[in-house]
Amino acid sequence: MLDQIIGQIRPLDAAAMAAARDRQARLTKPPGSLGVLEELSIRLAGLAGTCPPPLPEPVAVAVFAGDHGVHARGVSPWPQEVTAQMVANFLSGGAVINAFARQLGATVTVVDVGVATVLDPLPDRDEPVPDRNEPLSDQDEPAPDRDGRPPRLIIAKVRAGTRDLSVEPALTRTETLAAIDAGIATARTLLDAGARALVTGDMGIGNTTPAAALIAAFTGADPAEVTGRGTGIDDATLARKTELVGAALARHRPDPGDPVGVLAAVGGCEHAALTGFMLAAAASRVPVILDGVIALSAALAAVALCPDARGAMVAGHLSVEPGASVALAHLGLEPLISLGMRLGEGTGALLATPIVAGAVRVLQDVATFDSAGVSEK
Ligand SMILES: Cc1cc2ncn([C@H]3O[C@H](COP(=O)(O)O)[C@@H](O)[C@H]3O)c2cc1C
Ligand SMILES: O=C(O)c1cccnc1
Repeated sequence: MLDQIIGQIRPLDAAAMAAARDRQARLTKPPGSLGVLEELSIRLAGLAGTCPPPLPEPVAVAVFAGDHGVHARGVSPWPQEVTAQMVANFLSGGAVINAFARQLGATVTVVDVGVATVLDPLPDRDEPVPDRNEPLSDQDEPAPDRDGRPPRLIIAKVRAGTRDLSVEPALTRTETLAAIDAGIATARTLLDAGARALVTGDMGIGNTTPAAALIAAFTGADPAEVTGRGTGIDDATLARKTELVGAALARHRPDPGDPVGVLAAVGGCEHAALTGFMLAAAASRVPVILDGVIALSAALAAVALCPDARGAMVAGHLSVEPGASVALAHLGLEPLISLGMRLGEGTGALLATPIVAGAVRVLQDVATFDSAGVSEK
């Protein structure tokens, strides 16, 4: 699916962007007074190919879950089984991303692309579990989310956790392409069900280590610049993690000109799936709101595969994980919010979605000086 989706990605529409820029200048506000929202609205018009662009709603979050062989090296204080336990928590509606989804009327879809254990989809419910790969519209469980549908699980497991990237490639090329395909298929499922904004989420104990390695590989940054404390590690663990990232890069010598090879060598199933998810959003000309350091590492791969994919990307927030700012600078994206968050799951990106909608509302709703009879300076 990868080549096909890349073939569908087009540059932003220059005429729609010019119309949006012109309209921004005529709206009843001092020019430039909406700061980064103005450029964002112009880019969203270019993505949609029309001015004003459609509202980025409904919003769908996809949380890609996977485990990591490098976890055995002690890069995270949390046991690996927390990945599967958090998947169960997402499905029961009890995680932070569920709380935010309830607040914002978004749907949550969890995709098992690489969890180490076999998942029990709904451990707390008695009724038989329906086929959870059905389209969203065919759900029949009680709806725990405010306006949306209940969380749902897609099983697209590529392998039960990656190999230890510090000693061997995390994934084969075939596995990497399968994970990318799972991300593309997830995006298509959500778009077919009506989503008009996609939010990237991740869950995978240890996944900030491959994220750091990917960011170093794609940006050329030093491992010490991009390796961070993840869920909260002490100085000794951070030193070991940084050394492992450096050792992995020295061993595999990933070539940024071969993004699939980079994802295979030092990435993870959820990172590769997120890359596919972003490319599919770009191909469908729907904005994809990027979360923290895991999403940004995947975004670097997506842009390396297809530079025009950047046009669909909106940086939701600035994670405190150091690799996030390095990746954002490389991508040339400005984060919409900065709240000191470092959770993942899609939480920072989801919180930014009303801002993206606000940027579109300005082009849709605000009167011009002419139409409102307001004097210009
Ligand atoms: C309870 C819990 C919930 C989470 N939700 C997201 N993450 C985040 O933390 C993990 C990455 O950090 P590291 O590389 O340090 O392990 C990922 O699972 C990420 O999604 C969580 C982590 C935990 C422990
Ligand atoms: O930046 C993130 O999304 C992040 C940071 C730490 C742990 N998990 C995720």
